[in-house]
Amino acid sequence: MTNILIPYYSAYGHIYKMSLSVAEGAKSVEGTEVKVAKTSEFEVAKKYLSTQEPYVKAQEAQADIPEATQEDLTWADGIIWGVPTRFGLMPAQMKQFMDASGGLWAKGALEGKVTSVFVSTGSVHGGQETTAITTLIPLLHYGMIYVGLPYGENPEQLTADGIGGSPYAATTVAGPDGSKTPEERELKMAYRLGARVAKVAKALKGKLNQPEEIQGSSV
Ligand SMILES: Cc1cc2nc3c(=O)[nH]c(=O)nc-3n(C[C@H](O)[C@H](O)[C@H](O)COP(=O)(O)O)c2cc1C
Repeated sequence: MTNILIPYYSAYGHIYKMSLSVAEGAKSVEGTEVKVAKTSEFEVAKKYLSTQEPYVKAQEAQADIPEATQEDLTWADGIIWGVPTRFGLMPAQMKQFMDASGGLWAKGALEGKVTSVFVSTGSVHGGQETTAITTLIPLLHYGMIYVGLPYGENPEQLTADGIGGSPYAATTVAGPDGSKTPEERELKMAYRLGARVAKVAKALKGKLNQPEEIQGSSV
């Protein structure tokens, strides 16, 4: 089996919806097992966001999704991170999850695993590319192998419409008030990203130089 992990954070549900298409795409590759898992929420965020109806509804919809663990990172052969933009970067909830993986990083436990990112922004120019590219930096520190979203497979990108889609990551535009939901073209690209990462992870599994003692070890 090839194991694909999709860890994500989603305050208002856009990245959650994208994660389901990424998961479907990964599952379309034979012999793939997929786990979708959310990062834990900050108490301070709960305190201030739980007065907002869209946040409360989106969290209810994700109630059954398990929280991502460090053991999940070890389990995975491929990891596709779901990151809504916060000031042009990944949210602190995701960064905290990554920062907790120092022990795995020090052992090289993520080296050689395949990876990619999917992104949501409020506006078209609010950080679609910067969020993907800055998220790439810790992924390179991990030693992961980044898979992009090529134009050839994703002709939907070649548009001047205000939708997501870039060679760096599958993306969606939520709208400045968050009222847009991921549309068909964005979901198609998310699906193809999931399939592409799963195919590369399957092709590379067992072929890279990952120390045996790391495989399957806990944090
Ligand atoms: C604190 C904060 C900062 C944000 N910063 C940006 C930003 O820099 N650019 C942008 O386009 N949208 C920004 N947004 C909008 C979010 O990216 C948008 O709500 C998110 O993509 C929706 O995804 P979700 O429903 O999965 O949470 C910000 C939202 C919040 C709450």
